Amino acid sequence: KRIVLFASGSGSNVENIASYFKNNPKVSISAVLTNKRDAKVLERCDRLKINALYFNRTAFLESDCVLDILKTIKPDLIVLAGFLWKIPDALIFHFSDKIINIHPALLPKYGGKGMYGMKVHEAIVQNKETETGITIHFVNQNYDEGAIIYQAKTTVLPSDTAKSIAQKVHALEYEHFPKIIDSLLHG
Ligand SMILES: N[C@@H]1O[C@H](COP(=O)(O)O)[C@@H](O)[C@H]1O
Repeated sequence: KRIVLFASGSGSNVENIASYFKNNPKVSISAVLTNKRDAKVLERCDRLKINALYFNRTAFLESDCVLDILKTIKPDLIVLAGFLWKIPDALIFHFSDKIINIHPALLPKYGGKGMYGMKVHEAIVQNKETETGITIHFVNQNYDEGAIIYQAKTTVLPSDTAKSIAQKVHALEYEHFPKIIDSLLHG
């Protein structure tokens, strides 16, 4: 089974997923694709010897180059792990039900354009929410609106800050995301 990962930032989920499948000869990470030339995920891929590719907005939106790369790789699953750009319709149509995303909140709340990373956790604090969590969902044409595959929750205490919530949410991601990917790959 082949996985392709997309990431725009630090890539801690990419590294966590790579280490989960490291000793599994049946699952390989064919490539990590990023839209940020200086993304920390590239350093991780270098260290982990994972094939990584950078593409810019023109290549992503005005050419088929990313689609062609994916057509060549023929991934069984495309995993968005902290990827911030909207996926073009051509990719969604060509890889329907094979693209999943992780969102650091309990969708449908705190989702949508511009709702990512610390902004989500700051909103959770602002609204005095008592719980938050993660959502793993299929990707469709609308940000964070694809069918939900899995959710996990964590309690938010009055003493929690956006930073402490981010740590709790990352812990949920590292615990559950690889297992959900594994179950999707193996039906
Ligand atoms: N979509 C969100 O972006 C963050 C990426 O973190 P990292 O994997 O780059 O460390 C994660 O919290 C994920 O839920």
